[in-house]
Amino acid sequence: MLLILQGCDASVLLDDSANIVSEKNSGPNKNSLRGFDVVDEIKAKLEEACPQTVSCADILALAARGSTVLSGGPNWELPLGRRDSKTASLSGSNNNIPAPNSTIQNLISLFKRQGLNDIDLVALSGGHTIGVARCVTFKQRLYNQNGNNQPDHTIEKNYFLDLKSVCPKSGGDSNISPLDLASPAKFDNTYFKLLLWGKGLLTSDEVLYTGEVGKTIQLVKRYAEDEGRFFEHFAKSMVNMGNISPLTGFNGEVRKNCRLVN
Ligand code: HEM
Ligand SMILES: [Ca+2]
Repeated sequence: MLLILQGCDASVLLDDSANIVSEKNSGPNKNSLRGFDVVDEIKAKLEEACPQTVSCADILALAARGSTVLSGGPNWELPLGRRDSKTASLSGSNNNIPAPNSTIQNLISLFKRQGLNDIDLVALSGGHTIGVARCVTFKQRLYNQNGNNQPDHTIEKNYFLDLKSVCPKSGGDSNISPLDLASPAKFDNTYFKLLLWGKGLLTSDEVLYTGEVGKTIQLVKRYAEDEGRFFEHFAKSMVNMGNISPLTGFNGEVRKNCRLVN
């Protein structure tokens, strides 16, 4: 997953170099982020057709929209013209990305810090309608949720047994499980239906429904029964997230290679 820290400026794409300490090696990102080769391929084609015009930050925003549409989700008008950062922040990447064992209060306050509200939080969490997570990101829930060697009691019983077989108490940290077990490759609202049944994979998923914040509970229910409303809010919230402090005008640059400052 990819949240924005300095702003929507593709800082995460920079590799280690003389002046850059790469965000790719932060706790939340290491062994997790993938697809950098796809960004390289897109960038190479763009540079060939039209040098130094489309930023890496815009490529990421366009790829997020394109992959949403291709997997069955909504389309939206996407403001472009972001520029790329000349810096990265390892400490920002370590401190500002919400952890998978976040409480509902953690999630609300981290999103708020970026100017995103409860609707953005719940709608954007619906991005977990696609893809997988590693055992290490949900193991705590299965064996020791609160430091008392007990599992998270909000996990549905059969789902709990399935997860334990994928994710043993010791080892298997990189075994993967779908975030939306019903349709991991289709952009739809089954993620929210599963939350109602105690079948959310991460603590940060399930607490949207069990976390005792009225607003997020209502939103989960609403999106579970009305896919159109989820699509509408997801589209709006993706624009909101993509507008977090972008670099524009003479700030930043358009990188030639997404891995390197020019
Ligand atoms: C609400 C806070 C969020 C938390 C705590 C969170 C956490 C996570 C974690 C732990 C993983 C698995 C990473 C791994 O095992 O290496 C993941 C995967 C993923 N996340 Fe998030 N995420 C959040 C928000 C988002 C948002 C806003 C989006 C997009 C709109 C998103 C989209 C995804 C996708 C698509 C995957 C699967 C990636 C893959 O299959 O490679 N997440 N997330
Ligand atoms: Ca799905």
